Amino acid sequence: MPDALAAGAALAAESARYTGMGWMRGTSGNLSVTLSRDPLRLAVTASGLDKGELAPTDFVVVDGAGEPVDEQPGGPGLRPSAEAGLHARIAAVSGAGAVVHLHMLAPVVAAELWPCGIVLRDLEMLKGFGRSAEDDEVRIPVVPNSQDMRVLGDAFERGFDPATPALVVARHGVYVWGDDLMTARHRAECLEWLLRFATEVAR
Ligand SMILES: CSCCC(=O)C(=O)COP(=O)(O)O
Ligand SMILES: [Zn+2]
Repeated sequence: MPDALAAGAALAAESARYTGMGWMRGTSGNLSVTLSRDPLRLAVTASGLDKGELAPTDFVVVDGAGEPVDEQPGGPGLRPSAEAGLHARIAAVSGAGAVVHLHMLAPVVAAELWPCGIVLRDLEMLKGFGRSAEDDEVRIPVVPNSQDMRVLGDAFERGFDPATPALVVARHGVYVWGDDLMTARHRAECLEWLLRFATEVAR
C-alpha cells in the first residue's frame, strides 16, 4: 500500500491528466487511493479545488465512512471530497486500491438512454475494461443521483457485481476502480470509448 504522501503526489498527477482529457471540468471529479484496509483509510482529493492544479498535499485521509481522521499528513484546513463516503464504500465492498470519479459525458448520456443499466457486448475494448470480449454481456449499473453518500452507497451495493468495476450515477458522472490508479485509468479510458460507441450507435 502506498504511504499517504506518495499517494497525494499520485492523486495530483492523475487529476492533472484527467483534467487535460476534459473529464474533470471546473472543480468536478475526485480520486482516492486505499492506504490501509484494517482499519480502512483512504487518501482522497480535497473538495472544491481545481483538480488540474492540485498540490501533492491537496488530499485528506478519511475513514470507512468518508470522514477525516484526526491526524492529516497534508496539514489541517482541507475538506475531503463531498463524495468521499462513496469512495470509501466502493473501496470497502470491491477491495479496490484506487477509485476514480469523473464527469465524462458519455456515461451520463448512456444513463439517460438506459436508466436500468447499460448493456455492452461483443466489443474488443471490453478487454481493457477488465472483461473478456467473449463475455455474454456486461451490464454497467446505473443509480439515481443523490447528495447523500449513504443513499448512493446502498444503491451501489445492491447492484454490485465483482466482475464489473464501474458505476454510473445518472445526471452526474461515473466511478471506476481497480487495484491502483493506473488500472483504474485504463479501465476508465476504455469504458469511455465503450459508452461513446454505444450512444453513437443508438442515435
Ligand atoms: C461541478 S462539481 C460538483 C461536485 C461534484 O460532483 C464533484 O465531483 C466534485 O466534488 P468535490 O467535493 O470532490 O470537489
Ligand atoms: Zn461528481
